[in-house]
Amino acid sequence: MIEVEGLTKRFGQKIAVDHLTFQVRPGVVTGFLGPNGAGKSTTMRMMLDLDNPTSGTVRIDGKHYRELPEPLTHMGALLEAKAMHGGRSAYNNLLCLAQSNRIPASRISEVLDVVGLSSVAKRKPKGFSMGMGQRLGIATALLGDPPILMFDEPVNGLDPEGIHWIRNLMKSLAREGRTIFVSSHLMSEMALTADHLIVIGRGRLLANTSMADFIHENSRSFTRLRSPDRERLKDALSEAGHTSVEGTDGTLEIDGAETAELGELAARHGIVLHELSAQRASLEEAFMQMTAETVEYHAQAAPGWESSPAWGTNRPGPQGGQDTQGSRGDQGKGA
Ligand SMILES: Nc1ncnc2c1ncn2[C@@H]1O[C@H](COP(=O)(O)OP(=O)(O)OP(=O)(O)O)[C@@H](O)[C@H]1O
Repeated sequence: MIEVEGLTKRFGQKIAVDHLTFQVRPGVVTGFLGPNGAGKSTTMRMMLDLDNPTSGTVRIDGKHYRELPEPLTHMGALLEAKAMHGGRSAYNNLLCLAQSNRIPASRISEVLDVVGLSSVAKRKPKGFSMGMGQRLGIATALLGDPPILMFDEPVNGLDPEGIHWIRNLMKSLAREGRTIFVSSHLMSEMALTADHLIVIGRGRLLANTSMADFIHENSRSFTRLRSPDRERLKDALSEAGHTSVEGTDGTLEIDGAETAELGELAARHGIVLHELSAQRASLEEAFMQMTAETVEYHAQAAPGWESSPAWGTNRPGPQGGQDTQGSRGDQGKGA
């Protein structure tokens, strides 16, 4: 378990991390989200004792990182900035770390196998592609077979197969009872991977909740109905006490009703439906809704472009209805 208590970091006048308190528990993947500059990397660096907190503490299974005798066997980490020796082979990079952490050398070929780099073990990382470098970083994190793993933007530079692989790796590591803490800006990926979320904005804690509750509490879900007999459908809905809102393309949107109930209502009135679909908002929409006020760096919309409907309106955008964040039920947790 990782326990963060009152964690604060100032850089001069700038408060990068502001009295953060939360725990990262074993057995689940915990996602760490926040807009650019929210303080995620600084928090992760403090967890690894790479930055000193201005105040507050981080405990790794009850200890400060620097008190851990062989740290790689307690907590493995992939940080954005890689600390590999470019002139040494991948194998030798891992060997140095293994030796300083009393990890048997036999573990090196195991982790190179896991990340798919066995065939390039003798090559130097300076010639590696971004994805290969990322895989080597993941091998480093796994080297000590640690119960706690932290990944900062792990899918950076990975191709779709690599993204799928790291997603499943993190889930299976969590299923083994390990503590998995992962940051990513890719909301669709996070939605498929994380069970729990810690969300920060301007260094402060905004949410510490399950993925399902986060989406539910920060977005709108509704049912979309499309019918060639729209006016009659509207009347039937209104008679039954449902308020319909005009959607795009002549659809009707109804909040707060079960999809099945609305389908049965239409059937009772003999009204043909061309669409009856539950519209669930995506994690991305929920995230943008929650963090809108804490975003520091806004891009200007290009002329002629409309900003995303999620900004400020709290309703799913064109893709939201298709559950682009990946309905966790549909995609299958064990995928
Ligand atoms: N060494 C430093 N000196 C001064 N300011 C810093 C330093 N490191 C981070 N900051 C500032 O602290 C704030 C938090 O930065 P941090 O990199 O932790 O955010 P982040 O959430 O990881 O951002 P991103 O999503 O863009 O990676 C930012 O305003 C950043 O400019």
